[in-house]
Amino acid sequence: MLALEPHLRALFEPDIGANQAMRFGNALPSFLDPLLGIAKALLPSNLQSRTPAFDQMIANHYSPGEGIVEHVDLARFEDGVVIFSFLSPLVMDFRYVGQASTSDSYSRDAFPEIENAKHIALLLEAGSAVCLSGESRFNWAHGIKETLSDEFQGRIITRKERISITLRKMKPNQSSEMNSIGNQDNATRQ
Ligand SMILES: O=C(O)CCC(=O)C(=O)O
Ligand SMILES: [Fe+2]
Repeated sequence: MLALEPHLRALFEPDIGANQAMRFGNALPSFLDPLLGIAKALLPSNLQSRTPAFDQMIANHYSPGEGIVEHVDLARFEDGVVIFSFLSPLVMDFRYVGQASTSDSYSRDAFPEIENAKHIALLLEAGSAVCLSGESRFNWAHGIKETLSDEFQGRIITRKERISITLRKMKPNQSSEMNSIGNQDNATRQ
């Protein structure tokens, strides 16, 4: 982590709201190489042989109190999404949405039944990686509440700064997003 941290920090300018960075294809920075190896090993066996294993990175910076709206990752991404967490822990919420996610939707409004759905809270520790595949990729939404502290199994966990790196693979013929923004982009998370 010590070796990674400066590379991770260089992706963002949180003071001016630049809390998200994307890299595509052959622009994946070389500091990701160790993470790519770990991520590949986490893929289920039916996805192990794909090459490259991942061709898109999205990095997110969270200051205390920030989150990400519950969503299912866009259909343009293949199965097998790996999320690495750094700096500090927080809770990620998973909510069952069944088949509701087949559209290319990214918002809570797309899942009107979401409030009553099965819910699982997962503590994402700093230095951990989680692989979403199959049901967890397609039939469960994931998100992070906007709160200054999480309650997890009876413990209160105060939010600190967190950085995540998510690795995904684009479906074939889905390079239009990449073409429209080039092979890298820095932005404010929606
Ligand atoms: O930051 C995270 O842990 C999750 C990010 C995420 O779900 C996404 O960018 O689609
Ligand atoms: Fe996501």
